[in-house]
Amino acid sequence: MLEFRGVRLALGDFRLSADLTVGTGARVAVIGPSGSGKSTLLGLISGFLVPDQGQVLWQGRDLAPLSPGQRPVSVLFQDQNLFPHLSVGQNVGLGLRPDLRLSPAERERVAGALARVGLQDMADRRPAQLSGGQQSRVALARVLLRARPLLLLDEPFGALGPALKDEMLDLLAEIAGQTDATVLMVTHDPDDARRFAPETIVIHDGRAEPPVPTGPLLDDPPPDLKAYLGG
Ligand SMILES: Nc1ncnc2c1ncn2[C@@H]1O[C@H](COP(=O)(O)OP(=O)(O)OP(=O)(O)O)[C@@H](O)[C@H]1O
Repeated sequence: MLEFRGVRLALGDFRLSADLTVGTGARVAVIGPSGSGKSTLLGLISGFLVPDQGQVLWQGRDLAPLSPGQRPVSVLFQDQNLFPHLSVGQNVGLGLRPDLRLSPAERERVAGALARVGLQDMADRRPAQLSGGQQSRVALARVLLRARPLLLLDEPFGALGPALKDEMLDLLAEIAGQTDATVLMVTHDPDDARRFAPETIVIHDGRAEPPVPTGPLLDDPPPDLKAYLGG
């Protein structure tokens, strides 16, 4: 279980508070207006932001003493965090060893992850030689290999067209299921939330609300959310 216990953070004039829990293995969308604090909430989990008060706990353990690299967390951003000068295989291999000194067994695992996302023939290409959808697959292969218990996504597929985005969300759901990951995904698109996330955290007025079932929330949104969704 992921728990925000009395978390308070101020960034300039901006304030965010969060008291909520997310069950292990849950898939949760994070939605709210621009500037409401969605990325901030993820930053508190990944450790790039530190709460002024309160604690973020994973499986009952306060994450505060752990640096971002030590946390049980993978993060995926819209730009897919691919290194342009490394090959596809090397980009995926970084998920196992940042120094890329991979053993033969680790190389096998990289090949297996690339095959899993349908890129077995592209290991030697550079990211720039791939389509947007293929680049997303490389990023997913790395996530698959890292197999960290918490997966945070910040509008990961925002640059893709609708059909490709749906395909990626389904692949992501499969991978999350396989690795038993707990997933939080920031999105501006309610259809993404419906497709991928049984539960949703709404952030508004400086507060991250506990997750609620996505379908009923979007079918009958509270006034703030309705205004934001344009309904
Ligand atoms: N270092 C900082 N100093 C002051 N204010 C900050 C800082 N970082 C972020 N903010 C403010 O915190 C608020 C929340 O930002 P955040 O990026 O979490 O919003 P968001 O909901 O992810 O927005 P978007 O949907 O536009 O990506 C914003 O109002 C932003 O301007």
